[in-house]
Amino acid sequence: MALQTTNPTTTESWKKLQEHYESIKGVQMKDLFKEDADRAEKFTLKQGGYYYDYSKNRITEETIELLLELANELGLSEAITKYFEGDHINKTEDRAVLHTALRAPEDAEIFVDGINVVPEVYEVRGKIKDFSEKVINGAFKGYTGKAFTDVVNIGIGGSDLGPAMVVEALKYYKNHLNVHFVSNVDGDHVNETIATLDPETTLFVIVSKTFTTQETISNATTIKNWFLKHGTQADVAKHFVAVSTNLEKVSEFGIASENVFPMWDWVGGRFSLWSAVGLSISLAVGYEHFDGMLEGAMEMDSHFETTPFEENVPVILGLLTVWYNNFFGSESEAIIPYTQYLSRFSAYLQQGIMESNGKGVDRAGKPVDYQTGTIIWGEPGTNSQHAFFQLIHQGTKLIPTDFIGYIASLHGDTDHHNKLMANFFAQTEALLNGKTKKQVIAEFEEKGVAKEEYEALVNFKMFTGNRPTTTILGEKLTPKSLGNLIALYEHRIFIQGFIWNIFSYDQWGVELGKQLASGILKDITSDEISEHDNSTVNLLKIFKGIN
Ligand SMILES: O=P(O)(O)OC[C@H]1O[C@](O)(CO)[C@@H](O)[C@@H]1O
Repeated sequence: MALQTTNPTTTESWKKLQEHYESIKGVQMKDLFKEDADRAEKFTLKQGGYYYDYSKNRITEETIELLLELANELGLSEAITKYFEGDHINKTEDRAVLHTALRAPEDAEIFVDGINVVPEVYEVRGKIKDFSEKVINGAFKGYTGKAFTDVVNIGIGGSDLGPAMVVEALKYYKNHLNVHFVSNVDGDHVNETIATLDPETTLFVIVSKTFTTQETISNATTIKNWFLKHGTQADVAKHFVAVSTNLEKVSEFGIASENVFPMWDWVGGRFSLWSAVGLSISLAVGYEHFDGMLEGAMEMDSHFETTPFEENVPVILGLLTVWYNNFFGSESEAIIPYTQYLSRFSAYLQQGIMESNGKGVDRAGKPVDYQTGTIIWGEPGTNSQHAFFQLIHQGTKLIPTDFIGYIASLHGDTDHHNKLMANFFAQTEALLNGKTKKQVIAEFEEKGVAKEEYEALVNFKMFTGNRPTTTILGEKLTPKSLGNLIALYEHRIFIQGFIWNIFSYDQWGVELGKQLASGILKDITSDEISEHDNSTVNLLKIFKGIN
């Protein structure tokens, strides 16, 4: 099958969407609600224990029809098949993209270059299970015979953000092991972390797909040297394990082959928490919960693969991003979880979404002349309300926002949960309806404020409303529902990259900085400063104390 390289803006459906946008851009969502008593029902999907209410978006049924027409015109169905079947859709690295294989059922058959990868996946899953159980129940001990109390995940990017986000998200389900994360090459990070740890009872998990990442190898080396001040070289085998595709480099580092958890080049770093990269998740909450998360993701995979597009959650939500990004000119999207457990969720998705779709060259290798990847940001509600919601409500930018909340709280504190969720619902209502001049004046008058006193304030207190939100309301935050939610965003990334005609699964944009840093490190550590622009040379001189 030939590679689909159509510029989406040249399609018939794009032209129709452009015309439709012109006719709808001034429409008020609150009027659409008045006109259609069933609007909420019409635009709510239910999947995997979540309600997805996208009715508070600037859309009509025609918008969805046209967006689906665009997806069909570009051949979305075939693209989904290729994605799930292990085609090398990561063309620039010539790799399959199969994070879905990591959570596929045991009897599934998924071929990469003629080899069914599912048995290998289950073999590694078995190893993760076995190892986690032994560490948790104390059968696997440190070099002085003590059971482990702490685990340090050493990794960065996809080898850190996913596990760190999930360990925090599933804190409610955690066991006695305290899991720490060291990522930054800044020595303060690693030194602050080890300062609190006992080498006799700490297990180190070095996670690096390539095992060449400067940050990870530096942190792992610092930690190993610190460890060797206490234990011996032979004790390293009891305290260090690695997750990587690069078995040679792992062995050079001194890690025994039985302590290596393999992964595969068909798993992208930012999609890898389902692989052995998730070992620290399994250690923190136990393999059963890790497995529960995979099950939730598998449920979303099957929904995405088999559900007609008009009821397909990743398809609909992915297309909504295209609608705002390319027709309304929205540059960013906020993701606001109303649960403290998901406090790292937006940071995690920043890598997932921005590293995937922050591309300016299309699948034919030509610069694009339309907008692609959105800027992702967010913090948990209600903290975000007291920080940046001012801009979302009254600023000049249109920021489509996902609100994620749960019906049941984990701690069962109804008082707190009711207050939290009252804010959750209130915000989307406020963003929808805003507050008119009439309403502002009526409020002043109700309070008996004289006209000459309030007149100058009216404009400041008005809210335009008509600001789009999508409400994702789940039953309860569990390993399974978390897995389902993460997989939803993964598939949204696919949808968007597909429509924008870009390759979502490479990340060449991170290379240049890495390359220059290695040259600059030589400038810093030697007497010479090589050729750079004048600003960089000046700054290096200041840093090195050269006048
Ligand atoms: O797991 P590795 O190979 O250390 O890479 C870490 C991260 O570095 C990147 O390659 C680029 O920042 C990410 O895509 C990846 O998740």
